[in-house]
Amino acid sequence: MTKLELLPAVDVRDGQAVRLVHGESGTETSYGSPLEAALAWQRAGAEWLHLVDLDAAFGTGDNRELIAEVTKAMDIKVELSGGIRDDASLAAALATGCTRVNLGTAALETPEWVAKVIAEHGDKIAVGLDVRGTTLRGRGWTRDGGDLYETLARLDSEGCARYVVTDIAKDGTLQGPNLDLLRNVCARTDRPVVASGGVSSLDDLRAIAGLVPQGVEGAIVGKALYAKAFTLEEALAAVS
Ligand SMILES: O=C(O)c1ccccc1N[C@@H]1O[C@H](COP(=O)(O)O)[C@@H](O)[C@H]1O
Repeated sequence: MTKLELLPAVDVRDGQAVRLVHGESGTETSYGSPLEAALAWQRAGAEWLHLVDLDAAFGTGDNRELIAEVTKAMDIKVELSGGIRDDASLAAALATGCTRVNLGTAALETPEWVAKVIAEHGDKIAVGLDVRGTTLRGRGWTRDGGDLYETLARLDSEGCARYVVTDIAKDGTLQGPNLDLLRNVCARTDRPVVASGGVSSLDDLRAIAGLVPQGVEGAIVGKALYAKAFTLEEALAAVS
């Protein structure tokens, strides 16, 4: 059986690796140097890094140079997120050598542009479906952006290669993933899904791995690793 990919997360705010609760600005816990965190996940055996520019996502500036430095230092695949909303920010993101980018707000606010870049860049583009219930949220998860399943159908029809599905209510809470949401999304698309939000234990990862046959390809792990609920080595062994 295909194994679940694990994507340890490094979210960057004001030059520091941080974790948020429910993605809310002001709830940051700081974990120091983003480069050191990323190198630690790479040394532990990660095949992917999920790297987020939170300032760009919130519209409070950006960490573009640092994000490029971290991406270039990696020998592993990198998924870049946060503030990629137009030609300039997409070009800067792709120029880092990342494996793919993850678009959030743009998919809600500038759908024509997103359709264009999906057509141009294929599987280098993923779309982040960040939801409260079944309502999408953009602009640092502060604004409603439409219905999850209507947007999913539109993006599918435009050829979107992959979705990163985040339950905002679970994100950063260590309360376990929303397996029903993942099942429901997988039932409505044949594209691979990366699960995000709530992972708290190796059993959570095993539960997500149980959805690989339905279309879940990977899981982003953040707070649980930083809080040392388990090690990345243990997580990789649990899903291999
Ligand atoms: O990852 C987070 O904790 C997070 C919190 C608040 C906003 C965004 C967050 N993360 C990533 O940013 C993209 C969205 O960025 P944008 O809307 O394209 O600028 C989202 O998909 C998450 O991957």
